[in-house]
Amino acid sequence: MIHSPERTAAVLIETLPYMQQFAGKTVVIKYGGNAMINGELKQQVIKDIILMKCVGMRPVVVHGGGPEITGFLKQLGKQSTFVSGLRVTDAETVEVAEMVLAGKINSEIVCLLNQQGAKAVGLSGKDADLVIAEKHLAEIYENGEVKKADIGFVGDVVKINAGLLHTLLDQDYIPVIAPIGRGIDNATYNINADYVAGEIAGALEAEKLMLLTDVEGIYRDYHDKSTFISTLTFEDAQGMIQDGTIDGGMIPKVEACIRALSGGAVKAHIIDGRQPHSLLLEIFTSAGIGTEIVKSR
Ligand SMILES: Nc1ncnc2c1ncn2[C@@H]1O[C@H](COP(=O)(O)OP(=O)(O)O)[C@@H](O)[C@H]1O
Ligand SMILES: CC(=O)N[C@@H](CCC(=O)OP(=O)(O)O)C(=O)O
Repeated sequence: MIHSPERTAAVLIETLPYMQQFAGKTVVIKYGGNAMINGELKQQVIKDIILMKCVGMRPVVVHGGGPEITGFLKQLGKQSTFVSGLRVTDAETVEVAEMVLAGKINSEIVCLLNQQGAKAVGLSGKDADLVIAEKHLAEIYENGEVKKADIGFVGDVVKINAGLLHTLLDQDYIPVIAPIGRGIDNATYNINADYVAGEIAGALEAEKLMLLTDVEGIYRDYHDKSTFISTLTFEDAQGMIQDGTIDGGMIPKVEACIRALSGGAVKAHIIDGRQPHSLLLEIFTSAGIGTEIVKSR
């Protein structure tokens, strides 16, 4: 796209207040979904992160990789099962998850960022005890009642080593984090990447948590796109999880936003990773995009 010089200057000036507002601020990005699979979108997300860094922001990247784990498990003849958006994870599955997330995807993202001139550092939650975990018991809502279920080596975050991330950010590195944690029982835990991003955003008191996904945001009725919600309170979100309006992979996202804000993050957004440069649009425009989760109205 070629603009006149005047238009180019006007666009740059429009972004000035946002650059001033966000300079020096920490932004946690959960990178996953289509934006990680589609080559063109991938390059755009990488460029957006580099741009954020270049204008003085402190980006932290937490990545997913659910579809790739499912693909590897399939090659091994294993079907994947999810409960409330979380993968049922037996001993073999947690090994595959660690291999795919920490071994493959993490180094790919680090490499793409570094090719574009960043200083990205790949970490799993095991590095310097970045993410300490404990066994998660899944919550299943049935007829207004909550039931707990053991789904294997699935972790909840107990503690984040925020000091390590501050050290890296202070030295201009971009931390890129795979959602694998060391358990307090020393087992390896597979943790949903949204939860890791939410806890990290809270621990760092980030200015923003941005969760990229494959939908525009949250709908009151998922089958009716006119029911899109641009702002959702904790209370409404919890009600919508309990009555099943928010389901599957959207549950960890909403809960991650709630944890981030409860922990000290300033803002939390679920945004459409299919939209080119969605990260920049969220940060550098007044309207923003996607669904923002807020404590109260
Ligand atoms: N109320 C809702 N609004 C929007 N999406 C919803 C809702 N309830 C469930 N979903 C589902 O959640 C999905 C997002 O979760 P997921 O596929 O795990 O995301 P990702 O792979 O991007 O991490 C959507 O594609 C949609 O199918
Ligand atoms: C416990 C659990 O569900 N862990 C996730 C970790 C990866 C992830 O979160 O990837 P996405 O963000 O692409 O879904 C999984 O095994 O798929």
